[in-house]
Amino acid sequence: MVRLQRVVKRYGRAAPVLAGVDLEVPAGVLLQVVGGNGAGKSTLLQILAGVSGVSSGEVLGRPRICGYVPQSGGVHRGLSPHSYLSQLGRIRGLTARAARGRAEVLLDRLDVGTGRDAELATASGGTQRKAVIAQAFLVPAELLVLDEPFDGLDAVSAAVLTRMLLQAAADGAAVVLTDHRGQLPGAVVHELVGGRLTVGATGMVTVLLVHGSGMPAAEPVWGELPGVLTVTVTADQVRLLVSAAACDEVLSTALSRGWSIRSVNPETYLR
Ligand SMILES: Nc1ncnc2c1ncn2[C@@H]1O[C@H](COP(=O)(O)OP(=O)(O)OP(=O)(O)O)[C@@H](O)[C@H]1O
Repeated sequence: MVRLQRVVKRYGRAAPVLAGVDLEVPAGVLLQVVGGNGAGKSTLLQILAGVSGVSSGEVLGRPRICGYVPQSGGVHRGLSPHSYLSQLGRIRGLTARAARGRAEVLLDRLDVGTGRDAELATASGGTQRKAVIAQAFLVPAELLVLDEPFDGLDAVSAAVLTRMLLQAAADGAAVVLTDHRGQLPGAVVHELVGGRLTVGATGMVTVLLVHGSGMPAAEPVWGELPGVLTVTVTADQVRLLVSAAACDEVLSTALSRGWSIRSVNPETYLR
């Protein structure tokens, strides 16, 4: 688990961009940081990834292997996607053969076809972006930090990347990302406001519903209710992960169908 304690970051004499951030990102969690332009999201991610230092406070538990996708740049323009990934794979400790193989797998997965042997300088923006994304997945990382990774990706590649992120979290990685398109399915959302992290209106809550005194009148298709992200049904109870903004509506639907509310808990990894 990577942890930030009272992290302050200031650039020069300006007011701090991060003004005392406390955050825990446990293994297996997909955490999305949101906030307006200039709120400090990239700064926070750079600190988590270890490419920027703190002005004060502490970063604890950063694992040895961290995959990082910066908001922009990051490619060696003189290399092809394949040689760029093969060389970074070697730096990550893979044998030459394993690095080449891993590069092939990632380029296939992200659908980098004919351009994989041409210089990145001449590649499309989307292909350059895919190369930078792929390098973060060369070896299994305990921490993945991705700053607007979906920028420049077509819809199909964006769906592939979403699956890769969910799989990485399911495999036990702590995943932190920004995505200005909106909330990523399954992500826990925290908002940077005034240099501090809050669980905003975009946060998630877990709702536990049980059968009321009689049998519920009807079982809605829970997954189709607006704002419901995950549904777990057991013998006589239902657990829903719901966006906070949609929580009232989901609860009112459940009550009107004869369900009883056992608990409603914010999903938060803030301290
Ligand atoms: N290297 C730097 N030197 C000086 N100021 C910086 C530096 N990096 C960021 N800043 C300033 O810190 C503030 C936060 O920037 P940051 O890029 O972290 O925000 P952001 O939330 O990622 O913004 P955006 O959504 O526009 O990408 C901005 O005012 C920015 O100008």
